[in-house]
Amino acid sequence: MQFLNGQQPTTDLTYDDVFLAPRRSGVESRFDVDLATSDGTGTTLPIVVANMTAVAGRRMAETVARRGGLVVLPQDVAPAAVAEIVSWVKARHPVWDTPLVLHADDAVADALNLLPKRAHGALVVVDDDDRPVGVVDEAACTGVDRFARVGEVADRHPVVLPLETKPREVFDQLDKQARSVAVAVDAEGRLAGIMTHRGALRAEIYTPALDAEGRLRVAAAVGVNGDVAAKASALLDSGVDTLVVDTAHGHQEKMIAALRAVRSVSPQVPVVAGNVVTAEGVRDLVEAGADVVKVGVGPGAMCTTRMMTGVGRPQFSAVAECAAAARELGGHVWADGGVRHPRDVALALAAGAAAVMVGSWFAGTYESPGDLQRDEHGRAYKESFGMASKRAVSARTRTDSAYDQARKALFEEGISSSRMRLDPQRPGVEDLLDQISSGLRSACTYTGARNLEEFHERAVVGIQSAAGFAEGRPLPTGW
Ligand SMILES: NC(=O)C1=CN([C@@H]2O[C@H](COP(=O)(O)OP(=O)(O)OC[C@H]3O[C@@H](n4cnc5c(N)ncnc54)[C@H](OP(=O)(O)O)[C@@H]3O)[C@@H](O)[C@H]2O)C=CC1
Ligand SMILES: Nc1nc2c(ncn2[C@@H]2O[C@H](COP(=O)(O)O)[C@@H](O)[C@H]2O)c(=O)[nH]1
Ligand SMILES: [K+]
Repeated sequence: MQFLNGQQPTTDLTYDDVFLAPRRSGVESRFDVDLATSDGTGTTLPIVVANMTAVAGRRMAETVARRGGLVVLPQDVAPAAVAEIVSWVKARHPVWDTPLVLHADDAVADALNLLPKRAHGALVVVDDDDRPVGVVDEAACTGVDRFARVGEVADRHPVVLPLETKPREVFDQLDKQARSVAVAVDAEGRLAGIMTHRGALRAEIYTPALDAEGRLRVAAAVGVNGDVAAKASALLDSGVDTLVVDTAHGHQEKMIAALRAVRSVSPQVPVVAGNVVTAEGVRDLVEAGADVVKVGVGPGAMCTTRMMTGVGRPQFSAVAECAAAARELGGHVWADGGVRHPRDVALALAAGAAAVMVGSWFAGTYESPGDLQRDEHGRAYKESFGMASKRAVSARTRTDSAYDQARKALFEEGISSSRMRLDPQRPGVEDLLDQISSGLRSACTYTGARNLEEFHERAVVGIQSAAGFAEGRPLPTGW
C-alpha cells in the first residue's frame, strides 16, 4: 500500500479519513477476484465474526463458514457447550442449509416463533420418519388463526431434490416450479437440507471454509487467566480449528505466557492473539507464538475503552503499521472492530490485514444468538453488548466470590445494552456478506488486483477531509 502522490500522514487515521484511488486494471470481471486469505486459517473469505456473546453462536458459525468465513466462539461459553456447538457445526452439510422443522400438528404460532431463527423464510413439515411432507412460510401463516395446525397451511407440493443436486440445478428447478425454497432428502428420503434461490446462487459463488475432512471450520477464544494450556487443550479436543487468545490489553506478560502455554499444547494449530495496536506489540506476540495478531483497541461499536482510558489508536493506521510489522516476521494481522460499512473491510485489507473481524454489525441479523425483538415502531432489532460491559463481566464472573465479582465490575469498558436493527433489505448475515464481498471484489478490480495480496500491493490510499467522506455518502432523500 502507498499513499496517493507520496502524501505522508501527519496524524493517525481511521477508515473514514481515507479513500482508495482507482488504478489502471487488467481484471476483466469482479468474479475473477479470489478473496481467499493467506493466514493459514483456511478461510476463502476474509471475514471473521468476533467472539462476542451477542453475535457468535452456532447458527452464525454454520452460516458464515458455509460462505468461507470463520466464527470465533466466545471464551465465556462453557467448555462442554463449546464441544457441543463444534460437533453440531461439523455435522452440518457444507452446501445445504439446516432446515427449521415442525410436525403437521404443531401450531402456526410455533412456526411464527421459529421463522426468524433463520433467513431462508420457510420451515419444513416432516412426518414421523423425518420425511418432508410440506413447506410453510410466513405468507402461509398470515391471516390464519395462531392455533391452526401447520399441516393445514403448508404447501403440500414442495420442491424435493436429492442431496447431491448441484446448486445450479436447484436454482433452475426453483425457477421452473415457481417456489422460493427447495428441500433436500437423503437416500432414504429423509429431510437433509434446505436451499433458497439466493442460497443456490451463493453456493456457486462462495467456497465453504472446510477442514481436512470436508467439515465446516470453527474457531474459539480462550482468555489469558487460569490454566490456559488445559483450556486450549479442551478446545482442540472438541475439534476447534483455530484458537484465539483474547484479552483487552494483548501486549502484557500474561498474554505472552498464555501464548507459550497454547504453543506447548499444539505447535501446529493456527493461533491468533490480541489485541494490540503497535508494531512492538505485534513483534512480541509473533515471537511468543502467534500466527495472527488481532489489531484494534477502542474502535469497537460496543467499546468505551477510549473514553474511559484515552488508550487506543485510530484503526486504519493501527492496522497498516501492525500489518507491516507482522509481514516482516512472516506473520499476519486481523483488523478487529469499528467496521460499519463494506468500505471499511476493503480499506483494512488494503492496509495489509489478512482478514477483518466484525462484531456488532452482525448482531443485527437472524443468525445472531439473541431473540428477535420489535421496537415501538415495529422495527426488528436484536440486543448487543460488549464483552467488557457490566452485563458480560457479571456473566463471566458468576462463579467467583461476591467480593471478587464486585471488584471486577469496577472496570467496565463496554456498553451493556444496545439495539442493533435488522436492515429490512439485508436481515440475514449472508445478505451482509454479499454486500461486503461485492464491495470488496469491486474494490479489487478498481485497483487492478486479482487477489488480496495484489490488492494490498497495488492499493493507493488518499487522505480526505470530513467533507470528502460526507460527499461519498448517498443522499436518498435529496437536499
Ligand atoms: N479490543 C478492545 O478494544 C477491547 C476488547 N475487549 C474485549 O472484552 C473481553 C474481555 O477482555 P478483558 O477485560 O481483557 O478480560 P479478561 O477476562 O481476559 O481479563 C484480562 C486480564 O488482564 C488483566 N489486565 C491488566 N490490565 C488490564 C487492562 N488494562 N484491561 C483489561 N485487563 C487487564 C486483568 O486483571 P485485573 O482485572 O485484575 O486488572 C485480567 O486478569 C475480550 O473479549 C476483549 O477482547 C475489552 C476491552 C477492550
Ligand atoms: N473495549 C471494548 N471492546 C469490545 C467490547 N466487546 C467487544 N469489543 C471489541 O470490539 C470488537 C468488535 O467490534 P465491532 O465494532 O465490530 O462491534 C471485538 O472483537 C472486540 O475486540 C467491550 O465491551 N469493550
Ligand atoms: K468505540
